[in-house]
Amino acid sequence: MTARNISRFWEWGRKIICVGRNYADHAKELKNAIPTEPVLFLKPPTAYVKEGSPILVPLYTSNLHHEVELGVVIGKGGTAIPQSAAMEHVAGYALCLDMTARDIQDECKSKGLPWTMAKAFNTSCPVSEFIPKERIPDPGNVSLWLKVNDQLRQSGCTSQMIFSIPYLISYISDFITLEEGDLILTGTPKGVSAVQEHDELQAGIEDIVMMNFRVDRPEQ
Ligand SMILES: O=C([O-])CC(=O)C(=O)O
Ligand SMILES: [Mg+2]
Repeated sequence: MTARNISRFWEWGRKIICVGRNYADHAKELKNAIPTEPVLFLKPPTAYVKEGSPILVPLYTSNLHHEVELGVVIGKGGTAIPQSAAMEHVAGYALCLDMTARDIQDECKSKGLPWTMAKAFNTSCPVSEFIPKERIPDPGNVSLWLKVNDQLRQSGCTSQMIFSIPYLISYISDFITLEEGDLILTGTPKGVSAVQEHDELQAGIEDIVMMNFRVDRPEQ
């Protein structure tokens, strides 16, 4: 058997842990309170989609939103990782979209139900190529952007995060053991908006990485 390569982490079947409301400007645009502790939810590894394949709009939503986010790829697992050692557990990064069925999420929120149908469906986690750790020396200060059909919709900087990457790694690992190949989505800045079938999404991290996805409807 050939050794697994972390640069293809999305094939490993590991978990995707997502942080919500980690940017005050996005919490505000959805009229959510600024959190005092990280808001967490999960996506299954079946949510991954890579460039070349489309983002599929679930048939049950009429308001699918993009959320551009910095993803942190875990290289060394651990439980109860102290903040001071957190970055030693990072193998690299990926640019990610946390695709969200906003109408379903709103319904779940109002009923006090979990967000699974809104966040964890097939193709809800488009990811870029793997970015080795050395290429982003300061992950707490990089700019992310997203365009829909060439129009800029999101533009933010990871310096605006409420909870830092070391804090998140430490916080999460206190109760969910992190494993090599896990991905942490660190939350989205403001500017989320709806996408439609045939839209072209383009997103990037400065001049470090860029990715393109088309939106489509699943075959019925
Ligand atoms: O759906 C939301 O607003 C929460 C979330 O994922 C984020 O802030 O990135
Ligand atoms: Mg998100």
